[in-house]
Amino acid sequence: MTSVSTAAPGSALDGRVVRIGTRGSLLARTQAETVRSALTAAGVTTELVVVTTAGDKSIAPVREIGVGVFTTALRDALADKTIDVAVHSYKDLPTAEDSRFVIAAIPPREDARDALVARDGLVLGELPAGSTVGTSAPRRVAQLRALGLGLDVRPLRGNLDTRIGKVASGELDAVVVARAGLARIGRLEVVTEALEPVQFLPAPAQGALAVECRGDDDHLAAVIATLDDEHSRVAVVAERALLAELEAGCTAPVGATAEVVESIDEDGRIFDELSVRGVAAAIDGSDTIRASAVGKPSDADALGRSVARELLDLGARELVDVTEPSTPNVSKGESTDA
Ligand SMILES: NCc1[nH]cc(CCC(=O)O)c1CC(=O)O
Repeated sequence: MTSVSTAAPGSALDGRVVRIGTRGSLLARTQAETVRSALTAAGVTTELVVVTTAGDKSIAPVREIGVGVFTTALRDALADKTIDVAVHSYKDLPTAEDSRFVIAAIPPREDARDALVARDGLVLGELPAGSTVGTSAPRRVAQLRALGLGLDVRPLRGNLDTRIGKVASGELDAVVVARAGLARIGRLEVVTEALEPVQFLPAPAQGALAVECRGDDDHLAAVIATLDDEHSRVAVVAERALLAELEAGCTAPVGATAEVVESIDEDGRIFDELSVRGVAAAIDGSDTIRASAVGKPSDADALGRSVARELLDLGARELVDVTEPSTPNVSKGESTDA
């Protein structure tokens, strides 16, 4: 009988207990659990460690708390070795890279679209003028106003359950949240419309997770890398490059979505193409600038940047740089606790 090695990838970690850090919200813990089960399946022993971030402690607008409100405390815990892995919602990570860490995996992404959760099963086009729609993310505020439906956009923070609860309670007519978040916590039934990118673009990297570890933790990084999904990574790279080229953060009224799609050449051969779309919108809804491109998945970063440069050529700079601290309705930041 020949012996076949069945060693799981995680056996390289030799009995080490890997501590997975997560925020305490239901969504964050659910996301961390999916990473945990994947690592368990790879033969790794893990435990979850809940880390409280600035964004969890304060209900102040994200603009006031600052960049990295949901991620800095996790990164600090990673750096001081309280945890070994941090699971982030990718869109919450600042665009500046942190050389202490590596994003060892981007697991298969959820549907990136935003979702409308409205009273009485209504879709956007059915909401009468004057309807109240809760969201604080400038990107969502701007795109909602740009629809010209006369919606009354109201500031909104709190975890997903709290936010969708304001529709159930009748406090708001609707809210806009990430569909991925609802999918992960098993609440997709409340979605009344998935907002199509043709009229409403999601945040760059929305629906994707970043599984991060210390840059020198090679064995662990190699095991985590088995969770990586190539198409998800390529799309996220393009979207984040677009955002970086605009010198905008997760706080700017900028949306982007990228997707690997199958194409067919003249000889009938199927190949992968990367499609990238971006938008910059004025906070007051008076202007939206869109651009798009298709190219090779291997050029994801350059493609994202070229779409950003086209947006800039079309005048996106002044829309992206807008700060409007005098308007209580508007906060800089996705401003949405998960
Ligand atoms: N802190 C905001 C945040 N970060 C990640 C998600 C949802 C999940 C995702 O986009 O991956 C949300 C909530 C929302 O945008 O409604």
